[in-house]
Amino acid sequence: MTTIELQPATKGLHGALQVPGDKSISHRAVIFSSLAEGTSYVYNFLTGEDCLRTVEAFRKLGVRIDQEADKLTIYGRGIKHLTEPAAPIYFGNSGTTARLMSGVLAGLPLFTVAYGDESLAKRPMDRVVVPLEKMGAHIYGRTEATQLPLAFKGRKLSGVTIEMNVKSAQVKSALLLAGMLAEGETKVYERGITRNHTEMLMPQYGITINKNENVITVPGNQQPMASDLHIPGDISSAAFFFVAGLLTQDSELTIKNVGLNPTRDGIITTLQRMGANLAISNQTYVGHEPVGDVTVKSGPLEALTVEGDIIANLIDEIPILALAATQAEGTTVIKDAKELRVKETDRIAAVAQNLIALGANIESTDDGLIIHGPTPLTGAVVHSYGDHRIGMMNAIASLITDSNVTIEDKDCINISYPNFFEHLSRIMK
Ligand SMILES: O=C(O)C1=C[C@@H](OP(=O)(O)O)[C@@H](O)[C@H](O)C1
Ligand SMILES: C=C(OP(=O)(O)O)C(=O)O
Repeated sequence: MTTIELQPATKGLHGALQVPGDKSISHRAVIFSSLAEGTSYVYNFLTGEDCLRTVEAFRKLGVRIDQEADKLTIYGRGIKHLTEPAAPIYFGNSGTTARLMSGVLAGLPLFTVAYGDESLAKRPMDRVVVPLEKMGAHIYGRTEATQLPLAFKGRKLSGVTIEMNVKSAQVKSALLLAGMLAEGETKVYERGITRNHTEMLMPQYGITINKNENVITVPGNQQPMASDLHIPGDISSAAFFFVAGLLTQDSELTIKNVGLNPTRDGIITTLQRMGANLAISNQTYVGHEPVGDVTVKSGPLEALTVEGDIIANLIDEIPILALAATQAEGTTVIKDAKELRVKETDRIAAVAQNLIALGANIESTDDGLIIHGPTPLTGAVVHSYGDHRIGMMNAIASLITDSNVTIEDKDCINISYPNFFEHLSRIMK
């Protein structure tokens, strides 16, 4: 296990950073380009381990994908030319790969077996398997098909109407992908707003889709067409540096080219509600996605309650938001976030354990966290639990501790942010 010892910041953080490409959009770019007919170029692709799993999955299905730094060239030959892999496909740690690929594999006339690492093998897969079975999918697990490994006896599925019973962009996307490949029309009723990158990308790849409030309709038997795509910077990665700049005294940091999709920007509105000195400039579009530069300056924060619909909008940012709350005046309450219990690790428990080790006053609840602040943080040995977002939360905490923080299992950060430590040291100079 790889360990890193980090020193507290001795002065303010300064400069500008460009965080890597958005993880959710990178996965989807590979999926649509690989299913497409024609050659697609993908720019600013996130070369984190999770997205490379999706690339590997399609290579196993016979698609040629060339990678040069963060540019992908994907030689799509169309759905009919995908071939059956000889060996099982490894999804690593990536929930997005597992859920979205399930929608694809269930609907292709191929037999495939998929498995994941120790963490992914514990995450719920019934949330995609059950609705896919309603479409006629044949998916098999060890007992019931609730977790990986899973075997897909792919076949032509039938479009159906599905009311989602979980607020999840991964499940929604799996059903839209399956629907696009199926016979007839698929209608998906969403229970709440989740990230909409799949719906935004489908028309770009020539796929017909209709969205009316919370109902998405996709006609079946559609063949995507190649498209070139530029991917915005990942707001979920940028969030670590927003909080770094806000908490470290005398700092001013600009994170450039940050994706500002309104289904993803809850961390910005929440930090602003906490009184953060956070400003957006240079707003424009990268493809159809809104982007901008985000400048943060250190300053006091106030506690607040975060609950309800906004939770899905900042679900991956809750660990770093919890760290921010340790420095806010008053009691911050995070509720309705039970979903965090089934991420890469139980993130409610992992956040509480690590921040308590660092001296924070924080309690976990069934569906969230209660954080009393501000509390000075102290150096300690902390653990990522193999979870990239927990690892990065610990690293940002080390900026404001009174002595060094040792992070066990730092390598998991490569899952979503391979040059994280390089960026961290750059702004500390
Ligand atoms: O669709 C996506 O790309 C994602 C959706 C979210 O998961 P859920 O759909 O499980 O909420 C998020 O936590 C994950 O990091 C990426
Ligand atoms: C939950 C995450 O990803 P995934 O579900 O794809 O493993 C994440 O990136 O925080």
